[in-house]
Amino acid sequence: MKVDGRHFRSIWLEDDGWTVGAIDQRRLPHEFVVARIASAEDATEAIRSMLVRGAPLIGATAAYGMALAMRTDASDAALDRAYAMLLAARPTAINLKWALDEMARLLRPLPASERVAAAYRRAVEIAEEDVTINQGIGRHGLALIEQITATKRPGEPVNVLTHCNAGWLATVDWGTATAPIYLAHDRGLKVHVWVDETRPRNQGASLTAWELGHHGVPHTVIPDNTGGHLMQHRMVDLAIVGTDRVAANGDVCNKIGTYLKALAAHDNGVPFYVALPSPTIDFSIDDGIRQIPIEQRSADEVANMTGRTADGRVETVRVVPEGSPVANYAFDVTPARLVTGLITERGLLRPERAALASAFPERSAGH
Ligand SMILES: CSC[C@@H](O)[C@@H](O)C(=O)COP(=O)(O)O
Repeated sequence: MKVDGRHFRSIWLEDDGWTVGAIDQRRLPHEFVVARIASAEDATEAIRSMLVRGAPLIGATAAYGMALAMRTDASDAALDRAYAMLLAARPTAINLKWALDEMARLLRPLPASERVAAAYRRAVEIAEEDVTINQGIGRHGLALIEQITATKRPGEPVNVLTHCNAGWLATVDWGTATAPIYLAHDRGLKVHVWVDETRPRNQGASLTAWELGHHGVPHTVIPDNTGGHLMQHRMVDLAIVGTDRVAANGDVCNKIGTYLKALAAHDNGVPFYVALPSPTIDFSIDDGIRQIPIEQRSADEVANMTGRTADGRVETVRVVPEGSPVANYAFDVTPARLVTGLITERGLLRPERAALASAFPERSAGH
């Protein structure tokens, strides 16, 4: 999508044909910095440190990481090492494992001499597929926004609430939850987004607001606790969130706090949709609450906040008393019963195994 009028993706293969460029998301919204990823170790660290983040982008980065690993050493042992190292970078988003399995399945049967070219080809393809998938999500989600637009007075916007960043920065382009929003906006429909700030790391305030602003989409940042109040006062027409992993039964794992939004939406009759690309479905599990590993991140993310001072410096300050213990669960699971529908590249689905399996038979086979 656009940054200062110029089209960007979150990750790309550089013109040298082997290094990888990525927007350093740790520096946004204060600085726009492009990072260079030149080894599998760099790719692992980029995922671990959240230079790149968001389930689909983590998958694309891991695919490039495997290509970079093959460039250094295309042996079976190197392939296994790179797979294990990248897989350990973050635990919750299943797209990481999906992308690594795609790469390993392709590369293992090939002779070492063919692995580098094949790995780069597939990594580029995985990134391109993500863009196409998100455009599909956009088209199916657009229908929901159009239906609500038809009930509005002329000029009145459709109010969408979102949580965390499931925008183009979390994917290769377009985003998952934001794809319908960008499409609606580009087609001239009136849309306004309530952007949850998403403590502790503020992906909503720092990233979603940044990207919506650069693309010209009207939005308002709200503290995380505001959604329930807005829903009670009919100020939210629908919620659309992203996800890091969807269990085969339709349970949705997403950024911490998503579950509370779904409860509030349920209590107020607000439709609650989850936008997801098919690589985010984990057909190997049937109970999201029991089976999805929830990442616990550093206490520093909760205890500290980073921002720009009045004189332009970016500084981190502590907001919790020294010595107070802190917990930082990064994700939660929203049970399928609270989800109105799943917006996928193959259409709107009910959050249940039968619907997911019949839409994606090639993924569900064997599970
Ligand atoms: C499109 S990925 C799903 C997002 O909503 C989300 O949970 C996410 O971006 C993950 O957050 P992260 O910043 O990687 O911890």
